[in-house]
Amino acid sequence: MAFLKVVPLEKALEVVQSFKISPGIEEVPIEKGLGRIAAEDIYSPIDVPPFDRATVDGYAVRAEDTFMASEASPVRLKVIGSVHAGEEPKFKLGKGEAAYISTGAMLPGNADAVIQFEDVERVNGEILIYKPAYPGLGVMKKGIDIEKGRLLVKKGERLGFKQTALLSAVGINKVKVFRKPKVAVISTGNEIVPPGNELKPGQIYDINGRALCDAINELGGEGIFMGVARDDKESLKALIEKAVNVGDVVVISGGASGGTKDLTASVIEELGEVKVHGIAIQPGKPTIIGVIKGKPVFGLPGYPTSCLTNFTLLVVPLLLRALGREGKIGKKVARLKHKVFSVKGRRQFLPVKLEGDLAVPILKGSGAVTSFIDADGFVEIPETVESLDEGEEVEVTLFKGW
Ligand SMILES: Nc1nc2c(c(=O)[nH]1)N[C@H]1C(S)=C(S)[C@@H](COP(=O)(O)OP(=O)(O)OC[C@H]3O[C@@H](n4cnc5c(N)ncnc54)[C@H](O)[C@@H]3O)O[C@H]1N2
Ligand code: MOO
Repeated sequence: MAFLKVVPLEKALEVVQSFKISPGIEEVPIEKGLGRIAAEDIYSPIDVPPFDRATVDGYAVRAEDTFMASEASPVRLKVIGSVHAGEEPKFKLGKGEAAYISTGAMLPGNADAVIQFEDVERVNGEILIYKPAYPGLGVMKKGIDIEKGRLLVKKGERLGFKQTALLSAVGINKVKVFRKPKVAVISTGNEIVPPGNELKPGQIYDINGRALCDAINELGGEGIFMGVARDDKESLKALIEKAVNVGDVVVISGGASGGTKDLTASVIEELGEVKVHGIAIQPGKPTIIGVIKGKPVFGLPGYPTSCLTNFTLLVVPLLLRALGREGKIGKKVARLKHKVFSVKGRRQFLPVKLEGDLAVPILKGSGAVTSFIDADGFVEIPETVESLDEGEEVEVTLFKGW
């Protein structure tokens, strides 16, 4: 392994592409389905509504019986029964007949319209109709909402409340979903303290641990926080070994560079193999991609924005693939609010905030977590470009849309 032998991003992505993780499929009850990723196309097994039903409280009629109705000469129909919601009508309408019907009830045979009760006059066992009805009036036709065979959820689609509502509408209460890829997350550094503890001089709170776990959870995986490793080989080695047993993938933040306390690469090499150490991008140059016991291991830089940007570039595509999801990456064309400079020889991912059609560069640096949090996306500046001018048209890759 060569420490910090920088490779182009494409080479790093090739290595990621060569990883195979397939967590498999499981069936879960629908109440456990929210946020999960569908493992198959789901089609409607029934029509919704499953029968022609009344959309108003009133009278079911044969529309043709009412065609001659007028204010001056109302049509008279005999009320032969009633149907309430949940009942199956046991009769059919004959010529000149009507039936009382409730909203949501099934139309009796031969009925093709429902006139709301406000529009008729009931006189003993009959109704008087003053205006013609037309077929379909006051009726929700069988299958008009969802027809049998309609594709409800696509394989790879995330189940939100709209999807679970659709599945409920057609009576589905179990769903096949991809198992969550387990990602074991480690933070490193003597200065890193879990939130909730008091900070001593020189210490900072762990941002990456929570951020990575929840980014993984949001994607549909399972982020498992393993803890903070101290800057000593034994502590890091023990935690990485544990992480490899727990996760399908391991993500470590910090200690990725080549400093005396930056141990991640040498520990990965001891336990397995480092495939990449150093990518020609900014931020995120000191990034490691390795394999231990056949499992992908990522060593991301400690700087939160570098860490999260490289997570987006390298780990997200792997997890999306494991979940059978297509990465729908949104793009937007904008104009740069002001001139920016870039590092020659490194492809820069410049975080920007969108203000209408303007892309406002965020220049706090990759050590600031808010460079990532405040950004709507990034502008990719090629290795050969040293600056972009104010007003220049740029393509912004949006962070949302995973
Ligand atoms: N001589 C060089 N020094 C550095 C270089 C270099 O090329 N030569 N690269 C710089 C760049 S760029 C980056 S990015 C960082 C990344 O280095 P490491 O991955 O080794 O990260 P650390 O040194 O462990 O930490 C960097 C920074 O981030 C803070 N940090 C670490 N973990 C967390 C966490 N979980 N939550 C919040 N903040 C965290 C840490 O305290 C440091 O301030 O190296 C530069 N140096
Ligand atoms: O590579 Mo560092 O990640 O430039 O900020």
